[in-house]
Amino acid sequence: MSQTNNGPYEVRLTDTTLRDGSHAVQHQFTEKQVRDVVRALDDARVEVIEVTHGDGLAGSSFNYGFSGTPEMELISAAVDEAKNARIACLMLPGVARIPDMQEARDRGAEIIRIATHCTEADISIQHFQEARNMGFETVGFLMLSHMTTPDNLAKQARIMVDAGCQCVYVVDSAGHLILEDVSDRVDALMQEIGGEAQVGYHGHQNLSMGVANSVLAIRAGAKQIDGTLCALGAGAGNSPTEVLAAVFERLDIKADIDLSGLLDAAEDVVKPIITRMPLMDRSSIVQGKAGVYNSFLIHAERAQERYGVPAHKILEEVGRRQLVGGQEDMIIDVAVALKNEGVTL
Ligand SMILES: C[C@H](O)CC(=O)C(=O)O
Ligand SMILES: [Mn+2]
Repeated sequence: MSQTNNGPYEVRLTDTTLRDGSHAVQHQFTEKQVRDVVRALDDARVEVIEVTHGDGLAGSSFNYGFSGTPEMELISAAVDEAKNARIACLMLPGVARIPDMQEARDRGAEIIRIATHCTEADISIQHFQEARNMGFETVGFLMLSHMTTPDNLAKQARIMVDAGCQCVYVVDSAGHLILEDVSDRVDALMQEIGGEAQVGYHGHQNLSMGVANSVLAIRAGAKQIDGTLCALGAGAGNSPTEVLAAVFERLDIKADIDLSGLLDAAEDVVKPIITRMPLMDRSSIVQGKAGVYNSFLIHAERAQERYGVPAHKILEEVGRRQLVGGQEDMIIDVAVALKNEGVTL
């Protein structure tokens, strides 16, 4: 049962348009787009801006999709453009290596967010230790947090904090969590690590819950919240930063951001560069319902084109098989199996 703090609430917003949003533009952000978005977010007083390939440092690959511009160049451009905001990078141990973190640090990134599957925090231990030695502020990302219980999630958070992590996020990678699912998880983490580290929440919009879930996370004690402009992000997209800011103002949640600057950033800077608006459509709602990793959407759509099997059917089966991030190649396997069973468009 979740404990509700009485406030006043104060949070730090991290905008990940230039990282999670990278999924939605198939990792094709240009340096100019990165500079324009960073300038707009910085002017709106967003404190932290994440810039990396959608799957984190070194994600540019055959498996995840190649970047249009090398991410290290984008990180340098972001650092150069930001006057007050600090630049964060995401990394998944096994996809990126410690030298990749060092290069991001050398280029001026100040925050590293280290992501593992929700039951595999132990693979991040050396990365947190090294990150602290490099002078990074550290954040842990427990992805697909719905796939384990609040108590187990808290134990995983403990592993990260003991290794040097300063804030652990409940990451709703499938947009599957609803209301108390979030506050119960944040609450369990608060009880386990609350005295030593912060708790954060990263929401997706598959079931249209990103913003409401963020508010419940804050009421349960979360101090760091993620969003993206225009909800640009994997699958149905993320909690929209500009909506979070408006709701925070209504609820007196202090985030020290300029709402009208964010509205301009979303409308005038990000909207024009979106090639595909994230939607709560059949496939992404199926993902939210079945608890499927949002980054799988584009892979399932490609498999639809190649094998003539509907993407939402592929995603349903992926959910049944409980596939997790890193198993993108299994989507092909699922598509072929469904085709052999006669499932077609
Ligand atoms: C690498 C993932 O896309 C991280 C993330 O944003 C999520 O799991 O959600
Ligand atoms: Mn995400």
